[in-house]
Amino acid sequence: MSHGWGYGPSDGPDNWCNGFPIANGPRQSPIDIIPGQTSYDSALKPLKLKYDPSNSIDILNNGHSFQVGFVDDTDSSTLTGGPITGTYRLKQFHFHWGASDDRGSEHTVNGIKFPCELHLVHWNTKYPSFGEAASEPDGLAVVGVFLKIGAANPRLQKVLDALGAIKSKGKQTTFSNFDAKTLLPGSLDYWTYDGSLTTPPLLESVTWIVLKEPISVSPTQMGKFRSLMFSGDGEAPCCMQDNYRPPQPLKGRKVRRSFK
Ligand SMILES: COc1ccc(C[C@H]2SC(=S)NC2=O)c(OC)c1
Ligand SMILES: [Zn+2]
Repeated sequence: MSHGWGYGPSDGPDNWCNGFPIANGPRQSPIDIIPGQTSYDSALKPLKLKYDPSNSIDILNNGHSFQVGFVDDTDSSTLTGGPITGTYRLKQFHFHWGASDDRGSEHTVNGIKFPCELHLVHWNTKYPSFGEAASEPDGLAVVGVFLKIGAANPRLQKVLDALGAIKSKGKQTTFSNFDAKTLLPGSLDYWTYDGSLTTPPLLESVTWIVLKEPISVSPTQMGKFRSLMFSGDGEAPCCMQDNYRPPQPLKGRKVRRSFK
């Protein structure tokens, strides 16, 4: 059985460097965002997110998180503007969360952890496919959205209601007509920096765009995330929680912001 990676004491983030030496590379993610040390860049454009709900296809428990997949064979669900040039297509979104509400996000702000973080993954259409883009320094753009404990989020609930069908690793079901824009906060103000995938293969191919404004999630809704399993049917049951990589060294990188 090949030694996979996970989030446990023996296969977790501190051990990923054994199989993936880039784990100690110069542009690893996530990072701790210190707003007082970011630079306002007036040249940064507003984010333009155009998502077609008819592009959503399925929802999958991949054993590390769950992801909602999108058809990406046309420019109907795209990210343009912001810090990027050209057109990036939405491929999937997924989340990271904690075993309790005091942790779970990958990025932190002034060292503060949020209970959950949403990642909307896009790939640069200057490359022929997501797979090829994923290994290019400008291949991917991920929009990160923090979730903060508050009122129940009815738009998020539509996603959570589908989790019952994908409880264990490898389970997948259809998930059509979902508008990913409904998961975005009112403001698209953002921080941006050059980083990486936050799980193996940890490729340094991500332009990170982390939104300043969180969306809300209730404690009960957080419980729904934690009802998923890392494990597959017939394996020792293991609750899917604390599936986050902690902040990595900035190594001289600059974090820019789109707002004054
Ligand atoms: C090309 O191979 C991969 C592998 C894993 C992920 C998901 C990781 S990367 C991230 S950001 N958050 C996550 O959990 C990918 O997403 C783009 C791409
Ligand atoms: Zn992620």
